[in-house]
Amino acid sequence: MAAAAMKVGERKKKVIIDSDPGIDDAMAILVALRSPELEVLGLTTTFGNVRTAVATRNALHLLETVGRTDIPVAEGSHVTLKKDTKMRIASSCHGSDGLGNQDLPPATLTKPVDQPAAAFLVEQANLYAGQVTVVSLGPLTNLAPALELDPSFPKKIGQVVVLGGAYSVNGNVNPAAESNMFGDPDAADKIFTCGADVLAVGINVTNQVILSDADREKLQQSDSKYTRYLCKPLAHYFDYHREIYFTEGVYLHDPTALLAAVNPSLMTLAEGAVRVQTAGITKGLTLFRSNDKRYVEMTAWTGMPTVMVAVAVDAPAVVELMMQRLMVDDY
Ligand SMILES: O=c1[nH]c(=O)c2ncn([C@@H]3O[C@H](CO)[C@@H](O)[C@H]3O)c2[nH]1
Repeated sequence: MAAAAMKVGERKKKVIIDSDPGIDDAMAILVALRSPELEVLGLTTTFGNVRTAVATRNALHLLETVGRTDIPVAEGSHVTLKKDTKMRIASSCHGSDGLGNQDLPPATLTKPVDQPAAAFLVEQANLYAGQVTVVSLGPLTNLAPALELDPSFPKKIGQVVVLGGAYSVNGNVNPAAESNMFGDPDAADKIFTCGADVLAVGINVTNQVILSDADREKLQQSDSKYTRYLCKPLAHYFDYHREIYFTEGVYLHDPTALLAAVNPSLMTLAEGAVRVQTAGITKGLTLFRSNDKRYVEMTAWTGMPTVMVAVAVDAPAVVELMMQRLMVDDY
């Protein structure tokens, strides 16, 4: 199954990618830049795979490398919603620089815009009310303050596609929690319950979307500017997966979420309220309440707005689409 081709005159979907690049974040951003269905309004940065300052540096460097310095980068929060500075950084997974320990030089042409990420998100949501999709690939720390800056943000934002959560499966930080939810569970719980149109893509589906060694070989042979950029980071990501997951392939978490924004029919979705555990040994646990049972007592889910959660994915179609997009230089 491929994404439906765009028809002449059809409007591109406006997206802002909030991310912590990050190897699979970089892949997702590059796929977005190569997706004719999308107009990337900007990148906002957060912590998670790296600290926020490094995420900003990587976002600027990536855009400069592929010639897209026209896209603004707004730097996000350096602390969690609760102002915690001791956040968990997944450097074993992505390398200390987030891109496989290459220690790339900083971008020379561009710097972040003056606005912080949350203000940028609110501004764009007001400028294009109902039309902006935020693709969130890291902890949700920049989105929660947007709710305080503008209480009508949940109604003005078109959709929030969240890469995060582990629905009815173990997490990847510990058995309870997926990394982005663990990074800022307070922010995540706020976004899941704010009433915005939220589509959550968790590792219960992204762990099924695997880039094999043979796929990587094909990417390398294509030698586009996008695959050249990804070559070294991917080598690190493959090593990490071999060592940690005992697989000869890597999970395409962030590209899968990005492609859910391009073509949601790549996933099967279920609707229900999601709450995120904010403390204790299950901190970061995402719990989805499906609508197929009526609970007699009041629960923490009662009366909460519902979100859509991906429960199945057409994994081969996602891998194929991602590869198609990265292997060609430009349209
Ligand atoms: O803590 C982590 N452990 C992982 O194995 C891992 N693999 C990928 N990631 C990043 O976190 C999100 C998925 O949980 C994605 O945005 C990856 O960048 C990970 N984070």
